[in-house]
Amino acid sequence: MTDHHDARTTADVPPIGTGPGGRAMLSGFGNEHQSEAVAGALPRDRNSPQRAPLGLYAEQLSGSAFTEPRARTRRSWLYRVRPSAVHPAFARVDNRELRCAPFEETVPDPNRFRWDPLPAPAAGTDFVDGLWTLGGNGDARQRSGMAIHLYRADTSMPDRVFGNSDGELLIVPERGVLELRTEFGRLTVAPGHVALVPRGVRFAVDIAEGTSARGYVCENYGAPFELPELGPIGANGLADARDFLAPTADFDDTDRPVEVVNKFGGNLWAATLDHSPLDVVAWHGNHVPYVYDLRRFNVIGSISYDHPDPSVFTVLTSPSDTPGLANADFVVFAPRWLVGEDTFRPPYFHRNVMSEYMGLIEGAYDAKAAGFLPGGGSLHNMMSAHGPDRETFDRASGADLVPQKVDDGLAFMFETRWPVTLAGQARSAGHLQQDYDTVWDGLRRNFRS
Ligand SMILES: O=C(O)Cc1cc(O)ccc1O
Ligand SMILES: [Fe+2]
Repeated sequence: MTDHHDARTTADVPPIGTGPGGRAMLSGFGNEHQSEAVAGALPRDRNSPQRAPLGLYAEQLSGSAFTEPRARTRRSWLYRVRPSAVHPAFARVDNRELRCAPFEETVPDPNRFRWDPLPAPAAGTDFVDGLWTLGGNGDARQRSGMAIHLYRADTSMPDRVFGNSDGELLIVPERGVLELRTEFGRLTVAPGHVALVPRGVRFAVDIAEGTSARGYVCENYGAPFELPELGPIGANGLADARDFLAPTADFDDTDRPVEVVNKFGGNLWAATLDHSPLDVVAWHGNHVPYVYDLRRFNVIGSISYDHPDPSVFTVLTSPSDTPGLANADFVVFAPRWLVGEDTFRPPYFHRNVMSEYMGLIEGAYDAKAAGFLPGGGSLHNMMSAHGPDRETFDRASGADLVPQKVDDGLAFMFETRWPVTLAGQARSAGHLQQDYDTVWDGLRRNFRS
């Protein structure tokens, strides 16, 4: 018999307060975090001393209106080498393949769509240049709705930083590790992890030499993502606040020309500084970036019969003014056990008032036998009929209902309250599958009266 007290050793347990790569990180979604890269750089007793420590400039970054309810108030105080106000005029630069709401290049389309992965990037493509918009809804200028982007990149951003005034960015890598250098410090984001960069926070993305990165981005124009209510689930479960890790302060103090690219009202604008804007020596607040390991998600499911709606898989939600009606939800289909008795276990056939974009980080998805590839995606718009493909239906209808571990994939969904309208390039893309409807062919009549 194994002595359970000896079954786990502490040899490989990372120290508390460390994240990927052993770097010091700060734990807890929505917390009031604080960090200083140089001892004494963070004022201890006020935000705006007459002279900030070490000759730094104090600057507030507000992510909510000053007077929103306390639970929704978001702001951080940054202590930096130069204030962000020191910049020349921004000028328009090419939007390339980035598009923004309102989406008017195509009309909303009730068809089901599925795309193969994006083609490889042209050599020299960085994260910003490699953004490719699939579609979205709402209006960035009204701070509502969302956009779905993909990215592919093979080049770092040593002298270029990006900031998005239009919304926060949820970055979902599928291939390649991203090193995010942000105003708040560094985040390592590997496939299977996600990064959340709040509205307005500036960051650069580095990619290991000789590698190529690929993934998905949900741009949320609406209320910032928050953890969902747990209702009768109780005080624990789904994503735990403590598993969200914010960076510790880490600054770039080398004076050199650095281009700041700012997405504003759907367009890219740029200005070149004579220094890096990633020069924050200390900070405190709750408007901060995070990284989260999707495999930390505590999956809730049925232990009797039937298949719960996938809202139980919600990692983060951007609420709207109507309770329970999300501007956008981020949902993960993580490894889990299926034990339902007399139950069709894969996702059921359905039509949904919410619109569903799905992506695949790894492996396969249990509703699709073939054709839904890592790096690819599918869109099932408002009320579009979808569900298991024929092969999955046949297999699951005849399966022996023994307890089954679903652990051969990691899929996710961006779900949103409004139909997703495609960007023109997504409708005409060479990697758009032309035969997606046929996956449901052959679901023949079985009715016998
Ligand atoms: O369409 C999908 O595959 C996502 C999904 C999964 C599920 O288990 C139930 C409903 C649903 O939309
Ligand atoms: Fe669905």
